[in-house]
Amino acid sequence: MAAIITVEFQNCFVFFILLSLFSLLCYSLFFKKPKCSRHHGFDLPPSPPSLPIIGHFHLILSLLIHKSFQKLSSKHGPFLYLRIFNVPIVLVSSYSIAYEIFKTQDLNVSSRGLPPINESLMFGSSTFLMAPRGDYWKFMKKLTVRNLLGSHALERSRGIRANELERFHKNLLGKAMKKESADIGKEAMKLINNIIFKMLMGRRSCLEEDGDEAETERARGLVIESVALLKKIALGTLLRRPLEKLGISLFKKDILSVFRGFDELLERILEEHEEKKPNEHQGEEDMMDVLLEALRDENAEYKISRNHIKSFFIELFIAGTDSLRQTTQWTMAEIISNPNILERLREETGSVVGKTSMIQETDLPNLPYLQAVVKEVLRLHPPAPLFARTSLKECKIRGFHIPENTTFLVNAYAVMRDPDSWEDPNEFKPERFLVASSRLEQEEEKREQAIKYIPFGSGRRGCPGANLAYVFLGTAVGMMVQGFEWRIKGEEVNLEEAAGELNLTMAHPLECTPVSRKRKPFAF
Ligand code: HEM
Repeated sequence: MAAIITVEFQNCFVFFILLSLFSLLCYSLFFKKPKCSRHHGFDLPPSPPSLPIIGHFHLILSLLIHKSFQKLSSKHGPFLYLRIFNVPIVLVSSYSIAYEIFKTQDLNVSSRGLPPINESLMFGSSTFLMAPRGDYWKFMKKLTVRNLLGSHALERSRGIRANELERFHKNLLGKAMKKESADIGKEAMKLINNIIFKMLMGRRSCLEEDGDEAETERARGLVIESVALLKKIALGTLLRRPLEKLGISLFKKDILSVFRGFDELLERILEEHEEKKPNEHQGEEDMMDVLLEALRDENAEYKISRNHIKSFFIELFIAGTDSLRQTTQWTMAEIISNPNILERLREETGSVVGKTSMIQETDLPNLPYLQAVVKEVLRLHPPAPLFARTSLKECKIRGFHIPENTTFLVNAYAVMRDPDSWEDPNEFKPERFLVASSRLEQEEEKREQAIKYIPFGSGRRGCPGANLAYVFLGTAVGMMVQGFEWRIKGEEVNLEEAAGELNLTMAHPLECTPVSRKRKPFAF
């Protein structure tokens, strides 16, 4: 059996660059216009010119992949067949094709392919995020909706988020008094981390309440390290099949080192929970209690393991934290750059919430403009600009043949800036999300948006955290707008995107100084 070779990022990167240069050389010497690609006699979707050996690999080395892919599709079409070495990928960049895939092939594309490394707790064999749509995924999805992210579960955990928002507000007031600047992304990350920790593990396990700030920081550090690994994880996932045959395991060392840190932390928290006496749970069961109960239950629909619980927690942290950190930052950046929008938001919150109370989740349905601003930010700056699915079996889309095990890469960034479906697609215009007047128009608009608005993906594997994301963003942004003026350094906010990240990140973190707008503190 071939020995497993662990490849580190630097070595791997140099190797790929050399291979790309070699391929470019071959390309310039021998390249002929490709014929329309075929697979077992069937037509594949159109394919842009590729390089020998590596195929279209050089395209994913781009520093802003979603933008390079957007350019590629405006030149060659919205439905493209790419090949990374011998791994087939179908790139989808228009809403009508994305809609057709999720409508006619949702079951077939309800998996994400093999996770990069089995041994890791993070995206390994006990993964939830990358689990095939089988019994384990269905069991966990049901528990997640019922106990954590569904609308009833969110109503039950409202108090947790209100307390954390109050602490967040006090923290900003402290900064305002000291005339200290705040890194909006970092502050938002603390808030969402504390909220997710408490929703998952309950008050008693919240490390900050135990006075253990160092451990909270450690958890936050691990999330940051994991997010930095996402590009490697994506590459490892894509290339797992061909490289496994050669005994190569990409980025194993990096991934395992972060996972060990999480493992230690979660094992300690799990033990703490297990030591609790049964009557201590009553009335305030958290997600960890629910999962421990499932672990002990001999008759559970699915027999989960300790590693399943740990993987689930790690992946939820990663999925929830960075996306909300980035979106909060982009939202404040857009609001600060558009004084008219800021003014309109203040008028709306002032008339609905009043001047003395702080915004609450129950106010959100009465704040349509605030909701429209959040939606427009997610359209222009989706934190996950690309998401992937894998076909379980071969299928036909738009008359083209799609072989089994093909990765569908949906470019949500391109879909939501498609000039065929959005007017002035690159402009920040929250009004486009204000609900139309008549009921019929409302229904029509809802249907249309469900097709072309996909920051949370679509179908069965669509994001289960969307409701939490909307209430988090609505209240956090609402409070920052209501309670503070924001002073930036320099003339204007720089809205450039960071290069080399898989998530859509601001190149220059938003740093600004809060100035309190209130003489008296908010009433809670
Ligand atoms: C602005 C915030 C967020 C955005 C834009 C976002 C976006 C996404 C996207 C695009 C996907 C892939 C969907 C697909 O394949 O169709 C996804 C999956 C997922 N997200 Fe989110 N997400 C956000 C927040 C959250 C939060 C707060 C949580 C939970 C705490 C979360 C948990 C997950 C999970 C568990 C999955 C995998 C679902 C599955 O495979 O069944 N996300 N998210």
